[in-house]
Amino acid sequence: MLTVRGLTKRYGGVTAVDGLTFEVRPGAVTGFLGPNGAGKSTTMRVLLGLDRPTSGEALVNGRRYGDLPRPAWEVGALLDGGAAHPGRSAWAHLLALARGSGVPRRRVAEVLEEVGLAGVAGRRVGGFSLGMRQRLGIAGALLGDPGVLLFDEPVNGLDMDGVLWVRRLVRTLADEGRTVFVSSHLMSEMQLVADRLVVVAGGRLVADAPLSELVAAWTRSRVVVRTPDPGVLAERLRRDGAGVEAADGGLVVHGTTAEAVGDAAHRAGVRVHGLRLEEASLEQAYLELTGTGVEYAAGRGGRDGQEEK
Ligand SMILES: Nc1ncnc2c1ncn2[C@@H]1O[C@H](COP(=O)(O)OP(=O)(O)OP(=O)(O)O)[C@@H](O)[C@H]1O
Repeated sequence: MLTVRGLTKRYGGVTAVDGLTFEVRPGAVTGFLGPNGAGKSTTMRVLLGLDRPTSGEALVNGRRYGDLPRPAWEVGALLDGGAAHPGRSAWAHLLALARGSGVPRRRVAEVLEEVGLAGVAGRRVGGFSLGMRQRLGIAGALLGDPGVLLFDEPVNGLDMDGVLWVRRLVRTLADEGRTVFVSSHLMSEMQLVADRLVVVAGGRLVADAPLSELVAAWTRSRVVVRTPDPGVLAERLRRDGAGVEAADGGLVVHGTTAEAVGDAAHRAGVRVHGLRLEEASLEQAYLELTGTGVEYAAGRGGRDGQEEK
């Protein structure tokens, strides 16, 4: 469980995180989505005790990281896949990590197996591909078999195999009942891995909801119908409560389905020459929302309003 409450972090004149409040619960993959510079890494660093909040708090299982009695057993993180010493073997790197955090030595072989690096355990990390380094970083996060996992942009720069592997891994970890918090700047990626999304822009909260709710709220679809009798059909559709605009050779209908438009045409005795559903992408809605994230938040009462959520 992660708890972020009224978190603000300033670096000199830069406000990286601005009054952020949200919770991340176990048993699900929670996506932490926002454009570059939105404050995702900063929030994760504060959660992991690597940075101090300017105000507010960020807790792991109800405590500040520094107050956790055995942090490696409670929380693991992938922040920078390339952080291992290039001259060390994967095995030596993980053994050093295990020693530093009091994790039993046998876990090294187990996590190497788990991330698929057992066969290259003796090779120097300097010769590893980005995907292998990312796996090694994840192995480090899993060493203490923690119930909470934070992954910062884990699929960045990976090839398709690596991406698929990370997607499966985060799902498995969540299915095991762990708290899994994964950041990304890509809505398309989050759509495939997350159950819930915490969306940030400019250091502020834009949305915090199940993915399905955001899809329903943000995906705007419209039906385009071609008909030689647009006037009659438009009247029928308006009576049914749909929004209708005239378009070249037909109508654009909002707030309904293609089936409903077809049925309405049938009831009105209108000939239909073409009928198609056009869906605005979720990605587009996300870009618009985060592009104006600050104004959106301010419009709902700003920081105070968010903290009450
Ligand atoms: N140590 C630092 N010193 C000064 N400014 C910083 C520092 N760390 C982050 N920032 C600034 O804080 C803001 C948020 O950065 P952060 O890295 O948290 O965003 P992010 O959402 O993780 O984006 P990215 O995916 O690009 O890392 C940015 O404007 C960044 O330049």
